[in-house]
Amino acid sequence: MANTFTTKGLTKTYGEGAAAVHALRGVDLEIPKGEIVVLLGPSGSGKSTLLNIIGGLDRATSGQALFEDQDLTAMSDRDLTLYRRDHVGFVFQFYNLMPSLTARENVELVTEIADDPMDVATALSMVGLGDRMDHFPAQMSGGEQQRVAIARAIAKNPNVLFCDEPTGALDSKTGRAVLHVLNDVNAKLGATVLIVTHAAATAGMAHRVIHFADGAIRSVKTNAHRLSPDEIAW
Ligand SMILES: Nc1ncnc2c1ncn2[C@@H]1O[C@H](COP(=O)(O)OP(=O)(O)OP(=O)(O)O)[C@@H](O)[C@H]1O
Repeated sequence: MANTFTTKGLTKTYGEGAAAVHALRGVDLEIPKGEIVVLLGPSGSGKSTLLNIIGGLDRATSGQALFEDQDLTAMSDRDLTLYRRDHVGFVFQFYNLMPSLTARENVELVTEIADDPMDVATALSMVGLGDRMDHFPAQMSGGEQQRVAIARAIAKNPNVLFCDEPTGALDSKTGRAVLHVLNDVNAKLGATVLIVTHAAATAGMAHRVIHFADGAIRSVKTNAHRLSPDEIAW
């Protein structure tokens, strides 16, 4: 099957000389289309740096990062912006919703500029919030706010969903509900889902688990049997 992402010898160095930080030290990676991939590793091992580069938010120092057959490392800034706008959804730990807008309006921020968006009501129904569309973020729980953030990310029909600690601020019950939604998005929309997390047990629901250490991949494992979010220890 085709890969959503392929990287070859990807490096990222911040700063220069004695102060240089080698955040990525030559990463060769394949992320097949339609998989849920969980990226684990200690703080500072380079996970967010990798996510930022393949998400089109930052540039590599050397090496190649392909999205399908397009070379992100060779793209102009404008093409990277179009790549993010048309293909990529982001979900962060702290939701980043606009507090003065309702759930519906938060999702509309994306559907108004996307190329081929979903209906707003469809996106919010997919995350189980079809009946809360006119609520403001302050009227919703953390898990509900995260589900609005996921609805916003999927409403553009992205090829790939990047999730940086998506359950980091949630208790086990709401965290599991959010993982169910990510499972659904993967199964129903076919989107490749990349989750960066310190919650190692989340790896149980992945098709593929990548362990990062010191700016490089230490291991890649595929799960013969994937767990349901309900079976994950918290
Ligand atoms: N903008 C920056 N300028 C300088 N150094 C940076 C910058 N961003 C990250 N780094 C450094 O690069 C290394 C990798 O950081 P990165 O954020 O990718 O790690 P991480 O695995 O995502 O960590 P965490 O799990 O804590 O989020 C760290 O040593 C970090 O201090």
